[in-house]
Amino acid sequence: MSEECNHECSSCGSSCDSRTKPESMQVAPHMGTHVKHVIGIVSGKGGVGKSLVTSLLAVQMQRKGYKTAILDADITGPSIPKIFGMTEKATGDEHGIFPVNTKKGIEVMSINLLLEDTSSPVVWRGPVIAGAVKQFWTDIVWGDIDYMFVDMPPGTGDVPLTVFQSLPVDGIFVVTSPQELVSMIVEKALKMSEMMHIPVLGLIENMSYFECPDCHEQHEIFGASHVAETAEKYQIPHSMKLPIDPEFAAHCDAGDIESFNKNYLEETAAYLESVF
Ligand SMILES: Nc1ncnc2c1ncn2[C@@H]1O[C@H](COP(=O)(O)OP(=O)(O)OP(=O)(O)O)[C@@H](O)[C@H]1O
Repeated sequence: MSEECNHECSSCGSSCDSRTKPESMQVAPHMGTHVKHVIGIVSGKGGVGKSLVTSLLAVQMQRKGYKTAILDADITGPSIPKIFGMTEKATGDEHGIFPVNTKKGIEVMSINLLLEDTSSPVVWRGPVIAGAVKQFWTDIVWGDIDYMFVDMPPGTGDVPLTVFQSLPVDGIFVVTSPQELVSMIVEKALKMSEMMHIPVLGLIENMSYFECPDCHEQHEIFGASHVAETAEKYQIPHSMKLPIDPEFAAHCDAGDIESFNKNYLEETAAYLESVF
């Protein structure tokens, strides 16, 4: 940037630092909120296990002693309250709305903690949904949080864009399935984060293999894993493979993911701790 810069960009070079830096559209959180790190969990398409990974990461960091929260930004398909077995509704006072605690004390906000009838679909247009997610940041009294995990809706639509622009996202984890990794969908998600200047912290391949409970041989049910080569191609510093484990589904259905005691994401949690 030249010393004579008058911030009138039309008269200057396109490579100017000031001109190329995106203008911040971040919004301030509620005055009762102090979050140290915001981590997004994204996927190219639905049903690959994004909410499960969000929950496992939050549980793992909570076990390490950090104050952890989940902002469920998946307004039309909110699964976090169910995975944690939460039935209590959120309450508020004149200062704002309070998140609801899971059994082990992870703070959660989700549309399903606000709606009376959780079986009715949320039939809202994109900007209204994105506005609600923004309010989960501006109107919720989160308190002091070390790690906030944002469970994004799948794809690269309105909500991920709003979260990337409005919240101080430190980085994202991309959740994929072995089939999805060979497609261009995941590349779209990776390129979106690049465009938004948000670092991809890790790539998590879910349903990567099934380990036979008898002989312990690992079978790649959905095809060969491509997670390591994709991570290398995009210079993503961390990658991880999660197996198909029927206990996941059982714990999610029973709403007690916090008592699931296989620490598959221990390495990912240690990596996250080392980055921030
Ligand atoms: N590795 C796995 N092994 C067994 N079951 C799994 C595994 N991963 C996810 N599931 C099950 O698949 C279902 C979908 O998972 P989840 O809700 O996390 O997906 P999602 O990507 O968040 O979906 P959506 O995009 O619809 O929100 C859940 O019932 C979950 O228990």
